[in-house]
Amino acid sequence: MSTDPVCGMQVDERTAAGHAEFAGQHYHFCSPHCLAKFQVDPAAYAGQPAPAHAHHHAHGAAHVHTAVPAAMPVAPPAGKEMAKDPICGMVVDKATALKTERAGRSYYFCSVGCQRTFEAPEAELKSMRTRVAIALTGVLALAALRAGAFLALATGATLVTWAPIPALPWFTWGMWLFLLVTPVQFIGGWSFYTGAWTAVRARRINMDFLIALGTTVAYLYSVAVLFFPEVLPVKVEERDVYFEVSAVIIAFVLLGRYMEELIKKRSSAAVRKLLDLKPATAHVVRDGVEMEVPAESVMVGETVRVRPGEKIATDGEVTDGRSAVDESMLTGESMPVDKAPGSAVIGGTLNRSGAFAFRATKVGADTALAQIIKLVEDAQASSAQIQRLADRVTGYFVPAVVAIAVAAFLGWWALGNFPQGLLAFIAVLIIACPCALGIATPAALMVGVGKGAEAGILIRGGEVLERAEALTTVVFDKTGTLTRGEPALTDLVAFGALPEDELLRLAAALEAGSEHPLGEAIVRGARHRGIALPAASDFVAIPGQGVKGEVDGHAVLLGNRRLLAGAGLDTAPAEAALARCEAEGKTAMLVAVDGALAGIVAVADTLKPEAAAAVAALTGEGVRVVMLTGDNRRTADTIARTLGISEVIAEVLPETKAQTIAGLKAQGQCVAMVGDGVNDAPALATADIGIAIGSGSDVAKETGGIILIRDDVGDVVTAIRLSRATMRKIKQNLFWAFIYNTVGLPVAAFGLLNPIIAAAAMALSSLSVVVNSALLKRARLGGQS
Ligand SMILES: Nc1ncnc2c1ncn2[C@@H]1O[C@H](COP(=O)(O)OP(=O)(O)OP(=O)(O)O)[C@@H](O)[C@H]1O
Ligand SMILES: [Cu+]
Repeated sequence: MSTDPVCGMQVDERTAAGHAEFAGQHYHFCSPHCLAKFQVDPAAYAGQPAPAHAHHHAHGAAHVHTAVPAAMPVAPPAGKEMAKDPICGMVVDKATALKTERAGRSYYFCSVGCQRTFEAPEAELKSMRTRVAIALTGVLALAALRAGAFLALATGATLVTWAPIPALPWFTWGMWLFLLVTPVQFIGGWSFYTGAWTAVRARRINMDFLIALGTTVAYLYSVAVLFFPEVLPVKVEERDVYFEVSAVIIAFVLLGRYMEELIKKRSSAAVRKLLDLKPATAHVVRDGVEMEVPAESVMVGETVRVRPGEKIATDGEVTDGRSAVDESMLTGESMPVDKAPGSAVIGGTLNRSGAFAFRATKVGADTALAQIIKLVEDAQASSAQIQRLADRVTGYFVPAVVAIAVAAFLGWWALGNFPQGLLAFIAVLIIACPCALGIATPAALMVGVGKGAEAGILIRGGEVLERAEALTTVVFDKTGTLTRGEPALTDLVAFGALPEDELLRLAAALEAGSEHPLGEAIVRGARHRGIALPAASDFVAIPGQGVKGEVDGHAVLLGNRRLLAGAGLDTAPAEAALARCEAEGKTAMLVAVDGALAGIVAVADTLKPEAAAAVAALTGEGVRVVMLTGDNRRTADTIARTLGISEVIAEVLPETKAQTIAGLKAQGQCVAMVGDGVNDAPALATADIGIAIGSGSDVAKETGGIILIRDDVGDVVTAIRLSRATMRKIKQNLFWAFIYNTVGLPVAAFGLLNPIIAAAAMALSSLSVVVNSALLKRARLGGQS
């Protein structure tokens, strides 16, 4: 055996994951991670600075021969890379932490316990159950014994008056207790000792330490009373044993943890459910032959066949066949979605009735499912500012508690009451244990974020929640967010000599090169009327204004007033027609041909059916709703009125949308911006909360703090309500976690709190935190269609 120089673990030279040579010394590593860290800076880990004879080796660098495959990515150099333990939420150093690979992602753990819980939650739960059972049996037997003992004592006392029986030394009351409690202390309490040891080694004091210290003191004192009472500074008549104190405390805490675990297991279901969505196998067509392969081995570009009732292996695009796919597991959308050639399919969703083939476009960690899992996990592991504050308080709190405990003990002893001091010492340690504080935020986040994920609402973590709580204004982008973003041609008005059809032909030919929804609408409109489109040249798109170019030798200009005014054209003759269209909520665009105003083309977009209800719900929550658009004021006002929005910011250029948001923020508003992320990404990023809507399978690209997978405005309301509800839970949890400690601590210090009650209070505080969080699952948020 030799020692891994990075993490200090014992490794077998033959089975080590990597080897390196540095300064003539051989080193062996527990993991590729440790090896990689070593390679970056061998001298730092080799114990002493590189010895003088290191120059034998080229430039003193490490010679490395490694068992790691060459393709294995090497951990980035320098700086500690930290990760969060997904089970307990502790921050661990990636290089030294225990690690498990699952679904192409690495997970890091603080302890074997957490790792086991992650890998096999049921097994860990079972071992916990056994430990609780042992501890509880002890406690129950103890209670029975006490009752029995009193009874026996009473009987004995009566008997003694007639015929005294000499008491057997091995069957004193204390001895019985000793025999019963010892297994509780060391078997039931084993996890506290190991936990305390880990914490002490890391120079921290945690709850395991407090419990281990408290119960051990009670136990050892009792042992001393029982076996060598003469060493104790206690009067003979005060020599009581406190075995049951330690046994009951351990039993309570274990019971509390067991129930916590039970509830947590059910709550962390969101991520497990997502992981379970990954199908095992896929039918891939390779070299013209269909074969069944593990789903992970599908490569980008390969064709995959999907049968009815089968899960879709990875993200892709349908090439052949038709079907309806159930995407509810990812989007929360209960209706199956129709798929035809060209449609995108998402890995992990369920094919219903038809059969089809698709071409894989994304695999492994790039897939929507993998991204969603990552987002949900990161969010659940993130901690809000408020929890960081609580953590900092705990950092001072725990050492202070130990000091108070010692002071209480010394105080009572000085007053001549040693046993009372002992009980106060134990009670203070136990009541002050901050276990509930540590889980206050993670427990609520786990439930809140998980609940969101099930409805297709991805929240990027604690900070987003905090801001959602302070939210005052929600800004909606108009096109594609409040409207469907698929406008249709409605009006054609010709002013000059050109007939309407010719006007449309020129306009559409020009727009054929545009990707703007308005342009697409005009092209669709022309195709619909069977107009053949000539090719355009010199096409230029002017963002927020329109397009220009040359068609059939004519210079064509198409766009809003600003565009034509910029070209020195008078738009006054068109004003009446424009105003009429705009009053109807249509977007009217001016067409100029060869430098003369030729006519107008108007399109109208349909409103999303749920938009008005969503606006009403937000207004009802006391949130200011603003519509932001590049469209002209009159059109925007008409649409806003239909939706019940009173505030409109219109005629904004795409590049100034972000500035507009910044302006609102400068007014002291906490702003959420809702957009489809197409031309409003900078605005989404500028807002306090960016809400990207309708992301479907493109979760990866999104910059939003909240990502809505479905294209449903109602989800905006749900997301905000969920964020606020989660934040409320976090605050309530912190209250529940703190109240027992704050109230109990002084009482305990003055020796007025029985350590057993302290233990019960602590178990209760953790439990109330977990149960309170779990209740969030049932919260009704409405706004969901
Ligand atoms: N390709 C185009 N063809 C014709 N007009 C255009 C084109 N692009 C922009 N315009 C004109 O510029 C205006 C502003 O366009 P912009 O893309 O900024 O916003 P929008 O798509 O109308 O709305 P929103 O800001 O809600 O997304 C449009 O209303 C239109 O009058
Ligand atoms: Cu605790």
